[in-house]
Amino acid sequence: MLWSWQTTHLPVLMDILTLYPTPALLLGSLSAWLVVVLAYRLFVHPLSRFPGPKLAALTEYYGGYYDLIEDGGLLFQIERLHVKYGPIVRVGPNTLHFSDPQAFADIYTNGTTFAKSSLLYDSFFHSYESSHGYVDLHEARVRRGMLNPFFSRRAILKLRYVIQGKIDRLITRIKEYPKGRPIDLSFAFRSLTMEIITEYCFSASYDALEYPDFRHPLVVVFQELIQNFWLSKYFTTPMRLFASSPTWLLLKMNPGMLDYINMKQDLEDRIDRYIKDESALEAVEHETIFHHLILPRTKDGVIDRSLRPSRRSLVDEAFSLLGAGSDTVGNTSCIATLYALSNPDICRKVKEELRQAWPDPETVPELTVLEQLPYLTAFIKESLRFSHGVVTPLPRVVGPSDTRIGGVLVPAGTVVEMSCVLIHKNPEIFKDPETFNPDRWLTPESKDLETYLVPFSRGPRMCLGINLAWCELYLILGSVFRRLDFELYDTSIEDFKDFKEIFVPVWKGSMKVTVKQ
Ligand code: HEM
Repeated sequence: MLWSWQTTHLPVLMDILTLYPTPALLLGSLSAWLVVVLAYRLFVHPLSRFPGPKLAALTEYYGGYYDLIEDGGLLFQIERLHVKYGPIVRVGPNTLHFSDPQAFADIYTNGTTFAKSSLLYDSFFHSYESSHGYVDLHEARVRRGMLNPFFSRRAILKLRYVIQGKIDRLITRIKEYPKGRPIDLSFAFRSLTMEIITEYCFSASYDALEYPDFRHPLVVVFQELIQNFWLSKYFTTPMRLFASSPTWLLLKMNPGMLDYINMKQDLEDRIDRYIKDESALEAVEHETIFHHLILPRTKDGVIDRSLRPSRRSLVDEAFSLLGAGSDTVGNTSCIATLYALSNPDICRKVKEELRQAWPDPETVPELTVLEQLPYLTAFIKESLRFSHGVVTPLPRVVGPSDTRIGGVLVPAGTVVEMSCVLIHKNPEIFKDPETFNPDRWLTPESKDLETYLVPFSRGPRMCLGINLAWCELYLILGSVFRRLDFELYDTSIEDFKDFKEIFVPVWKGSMKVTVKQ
């Protein structure tokens, strides 16, 4: 067989090489290199002993197929692979995905020295130099050190009036709605959370709550931009170039980008103003991230301008916070409202507890009072379990030395990951995981369950805004359920059974309600 190939094809190949030496040589070397790389990945690579589909071992584009062609379907394929191959699956040439809860702790919890992997985080080119974008642990730690005081409980208690002000505006707008007219809460809550972040972090408002039907172009465009996430992961450079196209071209392709471009310009102008004239910060209505980043302090509280991030990094940070803080809280608020309205018993318990603790709904709610309410707290926890936070497995690079993960020694340099969905929907941890049941958080054993509630991830790269997120959820859900009476409109739980995995869950349905007569 080999002989016949040599006699028939080899002379032809030699002719080609003689006639077109350079392209043919190039092609030949490229093919040889490719064969060597693929053979290495399959038979010699340190992960070759781990189970998984051969195609995944050969190329990253195995995942690319499910992310791009199956439209955010990789996570569901990974779930199927775990059923077939067990708790550890090789899902990429250098990537292992785990399903054992112990592995989650090993990968993410405190003490880990694992960096974020650029395989995923290069996709966030709008916020490379930010708390979320830094892959390097040290850079991230320095940035978190600067921002931590601004997201501490003390800071949030000081600025909670800013959050409540936006919630009050949402409620007023909803009360003005003509009776019987449906309200799309998927947009209303996202407009609210975007306004909260821009006001809280930058003391800026882009009037997201003022638009008809809450479809502010900024909120709409952010929803559209999320859809490009996988293109950004697999075609990072072209997408980056595309994103830096001239404004007129961006606007020609999507006129909705206008508000996004204006918002970016506004944030850049603010940053330039503060850099040029620090005293401009004194005129800002309340403390913002810029107070902490333009005038950074050492551990002893002394201002040290040498620690100030670059202009680019300041802009990146603003976009990182906007991206991290808006959709997540909006999504959890939607899921909470959907399940409460679908289950009269849950809705009644939430409302009754609120009524007793907060008799006059026209007064300002006390965060500390809401935080003490057991049922509301359990309701929020269950909503976080159902909305997941970030569903895409968050990749980390093992190092500096080989490390035991889920009981198995994994070589340094390997990318390891585990989606929180595999914990939140694990029937061995959460009985009847598909049932929305706040009561599971009210039993004597529920303290142990807390370990497995991981929507904010864990460890040194866990959510920086966790205190703000909890505060928002208490105030939003408390206010909505105390002051408004909704019923579902043309929406059911079925519409929220499936999501596309696009870093965050993007549900197939939208969440509509009407205000009860
Ligand atoms: C329900 C609400 C929220 C959920 C479920 C959530 C979840 C998460 C998760 C899972 C991560 C880790 C992402 C990763 O490793 O790539 C994260 C990181 C982060 N979150 Fe949140 N988040 C929420 C709200 C917020 C809010 C309100 C803010 C404030 C602006 C915020 C700011 C951040 C930042 C800055 C990071 C990056 C931290 C780092 O990499 O060191 N998040 N969040």
